[in-house]
Amino acid sequence: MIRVAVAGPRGRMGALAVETMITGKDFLLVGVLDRKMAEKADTLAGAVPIYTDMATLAQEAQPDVLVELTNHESVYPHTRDAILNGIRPVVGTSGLKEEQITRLSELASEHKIGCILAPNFSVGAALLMKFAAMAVKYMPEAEIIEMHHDGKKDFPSGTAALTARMMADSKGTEPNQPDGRGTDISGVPVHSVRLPGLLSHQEVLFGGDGQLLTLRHDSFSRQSYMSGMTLAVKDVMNRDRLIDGLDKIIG
Ligand SMILES: NC(=O)C1=CN([C@@H]2O[C@H](COP(=O)(O)OP(=O)(O)OC[C@H]3O[C@@H](n4cnc5c(N)ncnc54)[C@H](O)[C@@H]3O)[C@@H](O)[C@H]2O)C=CC1
Ligand SMILES: O=C(O)C1=N[C@H](C(=O)O)C[C@H](O)C1
Repeated sequence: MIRVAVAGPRGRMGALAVETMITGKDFLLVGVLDRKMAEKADTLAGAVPIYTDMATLAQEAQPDVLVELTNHESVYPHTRDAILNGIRPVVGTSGLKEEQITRLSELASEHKIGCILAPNFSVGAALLMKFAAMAVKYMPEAEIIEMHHDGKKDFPSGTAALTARMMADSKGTEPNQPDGRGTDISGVPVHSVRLPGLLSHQEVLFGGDGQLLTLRHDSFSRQSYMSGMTLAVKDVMNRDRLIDGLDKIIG
C-alpha cells in the first residue's frame, strides 16, 4: 500500500483525488493538507486526518506521496516543502514557472527523491503533446488554443505551457515577438479561452502551404484524469529525480 496525502482536498480535483485514493486498492489515504481545520459538519473530518502544515503532516501521517491539487500560488511552496520533508510530490496543479521547475528539479536530485509534474493527467493530452512535438519538426508554424471552464483561475493552462515547451525542445527554440494576440511560450503562441460550458480542451494548429493540421484533445469529465494520477502515484515511488510530464512515464 502506498501512503498518500492530498493537498487541496475541497477543490474540484482534490475531492475526486480523495475519493480515488480511498477506493483504490493500492493506496492508503493517510491525511489531507488543507487551508483550515475541519468544521463540525465536515465530511472529510471523520474519514481522514486534516493537516494545515507540511511538517506535521510528514511527521504524523508519514505519507510516501503528496498529490498536489491547489493553485498556482500554493503549488511551489507545497512541492518544495514535500521534497524537504521526504515526501514524493505528484503535482497536478498548473502554473509553476520555469525557474520554479528548475529549482524543484535541483532539489529532487539533491535529495534523491521522485517528483512528477503532470499539469494534465489524461493519457489523451499526454499523447497530444508527443504528437505535437513530432509534427512541429515538419510543420514549424504552429499555435495553441487552450479552452477551459470559466472557473479556471490561471492562464495559459499548464497543459498548453508544457505542450509549447515540448514543441520548442523538438524544433529548437526560436523565440517570437509576442504580438498581442496571445502569450508566447518558448516561441509558440498560446491563446486562452474561458467560457461556461467548457471543461478542458486544447487544439494545436500547424499551418503550411495550402494546408492545416489540427491536433485536438477534449476532457469531458474530470474522471479522465484519474487513471493517469494513479499511474503517477505508483511511478513516483521508483524515481529519484523530477519528471516533467506524464508523457515521460506512459512509455
Ligand atoms: N493535472 C491535471 O490533470 C489537472 C490539473 N488541474 C489543476 O489542478 C488545480 C486545481 O484545480 P481545481 O480543483 O479545478 O481548482 P479548485 O479551485 O476547485 O480547487 C483548489 C483547492 O485548493 C485549495 N487550496 C488553495 N491553496 C491551498 C493551500 N495552501 N492549502 C490547501 N488547500 C489549498 C482551495 O481552497 C481549493 O479548494 C489547478 O491548478 C488546475 O489547473 C485541474 C484539472 C486537471
Ligand atoms: O483547471 C483545469 O480545469 C485544468 N487545468 C490543467 C491545466 O492547466 O492544463 C489541466 C486541464 O487542462 C484542466
